[in-house]
Amino acid sequence: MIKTKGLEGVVLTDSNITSIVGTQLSYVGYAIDDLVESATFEEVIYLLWYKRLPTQAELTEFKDNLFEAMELPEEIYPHIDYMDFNKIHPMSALRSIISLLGAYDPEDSLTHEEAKMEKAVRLQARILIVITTIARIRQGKEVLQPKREYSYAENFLYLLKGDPVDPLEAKAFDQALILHADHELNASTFTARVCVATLSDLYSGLTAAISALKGELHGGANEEVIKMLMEIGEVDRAIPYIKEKMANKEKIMGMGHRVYKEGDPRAKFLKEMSRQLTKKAGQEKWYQISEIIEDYIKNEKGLPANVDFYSASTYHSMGIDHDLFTPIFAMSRTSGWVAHMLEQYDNNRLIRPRSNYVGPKKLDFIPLSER
Ligand SMILES: CC(=O)SCCNC(=O)CCNC(=O)[C@H](O)C(C)(C)COP(=O)(O)OP(=O)(O)OC[C@H]1O[C@@H](n2cnc3c(N)ncnc32)[C@H](O)[C@@H]1OP(=O)(O)O
Ligand SMILES: O=C([O-])CC(=O)C(=O)O
Repeated sequence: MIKTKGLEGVVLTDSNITSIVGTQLSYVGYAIDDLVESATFEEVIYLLWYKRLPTQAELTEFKDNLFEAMELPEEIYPHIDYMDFNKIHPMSALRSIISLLGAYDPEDSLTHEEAKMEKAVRLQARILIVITTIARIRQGKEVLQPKREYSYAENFLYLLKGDPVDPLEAKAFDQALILHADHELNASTFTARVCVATLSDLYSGLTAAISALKGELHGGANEEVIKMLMEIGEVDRAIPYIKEKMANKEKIMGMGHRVYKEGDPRAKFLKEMSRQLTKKAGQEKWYQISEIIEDYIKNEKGLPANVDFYSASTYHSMGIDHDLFTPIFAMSRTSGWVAHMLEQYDNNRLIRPRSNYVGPKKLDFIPLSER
């Protein structure tokens, strides 16, 4: 038996979705740099699902379908009313509501291609509504209705914060969604694929994926990064703080990566966004503290900043609540999770590795009364 801790270096499957070669990341053959510069998140979702870029007419129809699906079924509201969003972390609420939404969406989609794609659109549209609804309800604010003329990114910012939607923020947010859209067989995507490889449904796969993303070694790291920045507070405290963490053998969140040892190609874009948006908000210190940490950890440990590092100060400078950072990651990654689940269905085999038993053997059974 081949054994590798954390499945490091193990190749599970062929895939037509995302390629990582060194520090080169591409979706369906298109370099991430080009997509960030020139595409929109909606085009990227289409690319990941249909394996080609849409024509203008296809994109218009796709955006329309997404917009039409930006609502929750009536049955979900009693559940939402029951939840106290001031006490539940939004990532837990999101996981539970996505699971509930699955209970109210017909289970016929596995065999019908069109029904499967409609369900995929509903997932991508509804997750945006779920996150913004949670955010508005707990702020005691009116839940707003999405606007047809807005992009996915604009609708998210609008439903979260109301009008006007700032164009620089909307552009940066759209780019952040593109950067987080897919990443090959990361832990949550692997989880989604394991789930649907049993022929379970898309909502179950998404619920499983959200559960895996939530952990701080994965998507949950972005919230931990902003907590760290807030704890540091001032530029001159950054180095002593990090030195103490390292002396205590604590990990520095947002640094390091299982695959990228030379640098995460997404980080440079998020770094630039952070620089621009923190400046615009008059909050440059969060960028400055981040840069000091990045340089220090790179020099001391040789570890690069990952995608979660600069997204933290970027979202903070947009005035987004810190505990929404990981749900936003989930919203973007839904596009990739769905692509992977569809690919898994198309060429499925149950995923079932082995474990190497190392516990005690051949014990004599002791009856309960004698223990
Ligand atoms: C979207 C994403 O999921 S990106 C990743 C988000 N997660 C984080 O930012 C959490 C912080 N980073 C980490 O925990 C890790 O770098 C991971 C989980 C991302 C990758 O982990 P792995 O590939 O399993 O590396 P592993 O945890 O084995 O670390 C290897 C060595 O580097 C050290 N190391 C790795 N990351 C860090 C870090 N962030 N801070 C300090 N030390 C680190 C480990 O302590 C270990 O050192 P050792 O060999 O002396 O024991
Ligand atoms: O690929 C990984 O292991 C984690 C990651 O960066 C992501 O999911 O975006």
